[in-house]
Amino acid sequence: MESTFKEQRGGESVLDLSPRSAVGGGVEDIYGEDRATEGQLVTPWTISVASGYTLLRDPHHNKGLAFTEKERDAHYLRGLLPPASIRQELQEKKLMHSLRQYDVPLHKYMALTELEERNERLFYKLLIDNVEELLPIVYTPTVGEACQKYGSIFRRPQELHNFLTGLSYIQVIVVTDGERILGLGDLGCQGMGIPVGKLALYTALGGVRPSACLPITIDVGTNNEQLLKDEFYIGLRQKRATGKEYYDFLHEFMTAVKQNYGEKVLVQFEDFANHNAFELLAKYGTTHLVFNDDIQGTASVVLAGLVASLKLLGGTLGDHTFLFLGAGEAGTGIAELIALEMSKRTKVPLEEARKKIWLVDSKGLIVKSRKESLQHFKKPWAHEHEPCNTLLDAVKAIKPTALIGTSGVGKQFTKEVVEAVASFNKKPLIMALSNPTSQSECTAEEAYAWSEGRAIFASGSPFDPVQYNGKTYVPGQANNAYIFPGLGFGLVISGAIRVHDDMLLAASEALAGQVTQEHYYKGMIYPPLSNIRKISANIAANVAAKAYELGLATRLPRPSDLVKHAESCMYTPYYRTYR
Ligand SMILES: NC(=O)C1=CN([C@@H]2O[C@H](COP(=O)(O)OP(=O)(O)OC[C@H]3O[C@@H](n4cnc5c(N)ncnc54)[C@H](OP(=O)(O)O)[C@@H]3O)[C@@H](O)[C@H]2O)C=CC1
Ligand SMILES: CC(=O)C(=O)O
Ligand SMILES: [Mg+2]
Repeated sequence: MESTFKEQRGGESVLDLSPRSAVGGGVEDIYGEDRATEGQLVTPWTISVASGYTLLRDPHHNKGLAFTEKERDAHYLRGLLPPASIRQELQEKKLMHSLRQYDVPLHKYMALTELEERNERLFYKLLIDNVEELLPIVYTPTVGEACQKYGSIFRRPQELHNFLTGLSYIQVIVVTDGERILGLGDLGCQGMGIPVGKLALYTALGGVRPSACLPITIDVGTNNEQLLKDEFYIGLRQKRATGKEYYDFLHEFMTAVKQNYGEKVLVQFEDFANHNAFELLAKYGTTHLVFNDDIQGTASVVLAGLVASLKLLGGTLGDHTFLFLGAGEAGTGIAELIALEMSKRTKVPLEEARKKIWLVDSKGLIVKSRKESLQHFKKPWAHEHEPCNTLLDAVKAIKPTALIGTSGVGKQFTKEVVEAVASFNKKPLIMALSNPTSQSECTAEEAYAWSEGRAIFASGSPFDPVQYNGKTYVPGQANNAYIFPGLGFGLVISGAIRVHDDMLLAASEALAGQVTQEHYYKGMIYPPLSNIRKISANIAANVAAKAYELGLATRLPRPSDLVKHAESCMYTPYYRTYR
């Protein structure tokens, strides 16, 4: 049954009205929609949406038991709902209570997915209000297990809704080809859990409307034999397309993206294997608004943590020596941004700054004399040195002040390795960035115990606070989730047309700036995730400011107070009143 009804604005900007037939006194805004000017109430909109049974099945508009008596009358809901009418807060309380009854994280993931498919605003209300509790479910580590089992738990493609109805309103696409899903390898089409999870964070953490987000998996096959044999596998049963066939297809995709959504849609490349990731970023970085989260987002979040840690360690970035385990997207991406920041701050040439940074790959320390040819992204890191075959040998030879794990392989920071780093540093900085938890280079407990409580520790997947010798240590989560939602939102609100390295530095600076004395006192180098919306607004504002400064912004004129502007543009999950 179809009916016409009016939605009334609450205190929030009207962000997800799509029909152009809307009537009201709004002005054209950054979303290409009619929207009220700040603080002004306008005539409510009239939009056509389904009602009755169909309304209850529409996750964008369904409110479940929160429909008021008036709404039940106006929208043919009588007889379709039990009599009780409750507030969103009570729905949230009930759902959090039932979620907490599940012992298995994957069951929580499935319950949350079901909620998202049933009542989108309630899903985001839960996620925003309980971010520290629910992030490990919708994101790492549980999302990794969800991808591995996607074939068994897959129910329906919720993302199709945005594809079919939101065509011209898409602002952010997260795309993967599933070849390097976290540290879990090639999961083919089942990598879809990652774009879906990242976009949930774009909305909950960064404030991008859910209807403006589009997750995409480019299924070119998989080389994962186990999946190819799995009767529940949902993707194409073929080996990966490579070479010209692969690049032609990707080009077709990137061309179609621009044709359909314009040049201001952000395409975030996620979890591609490094033999494609660097090339795609370089190729489309000059023609599209693209961002590689694993190379660039990770770099920005780690640099923020390093800059913040200087408050605890003293000195400057240039006083440090960095050793990475893993020289792929994350490792070399971070290394390059550290070198860029060092060279900008101290005016030393980039090549000089790079000499403070060393990387170990699966063959040992990367050195000039290595016989085998190096992939292009490793070449800047091949310094003069004797070969070292193991991480422990490299640690002893290089004597790093900071040890950073980006190998995708768990348990590589052994007791001997951590003890060695701790032996020549008063406060060793240890980052175990590989995801999910099973792939973490070491646990928080190990880092603190093996360094006798002296380590400053952060990890890609979350660890609980650790008690050691009567003291509580709070490990940080060095994950690009701190950066990409705010960075992407900054690009959206400024209408940026390209991503520039200076924007990564701007995002990093904004994040580091949110770490306060109170956090340092607890040994933290990242602010708590419970503040993430405020953090994201600050990141978005700094990134947008950089976009305006570089002449890459198209939303003119530039708002004077960008933090306020970012906050006022953020999606909020409160129900609207329908009348
Ligand atoms: N915390 C965060 O925000 C992020 C975390 N990550 C995590 O980082 C990990 C790596 O991702 P990414 O850089 O994209 O992956 P890549 O595949 O691009 O790089 C992996 C690197 O690790 C090296 N490596 C693999 N095994 C070993 C080993 N046993 N000893 C030493 N080096 C080894 C590889 O060596 P070789 O080159 O010789 O093959 C390669 O250089 C993943 O687990 C991912 O989840 C990624 C992005 C963000
Ligand atoms: C966090 C992330 O992007 C990764 O592990 O790939
Ligand atoms: Mg990733």
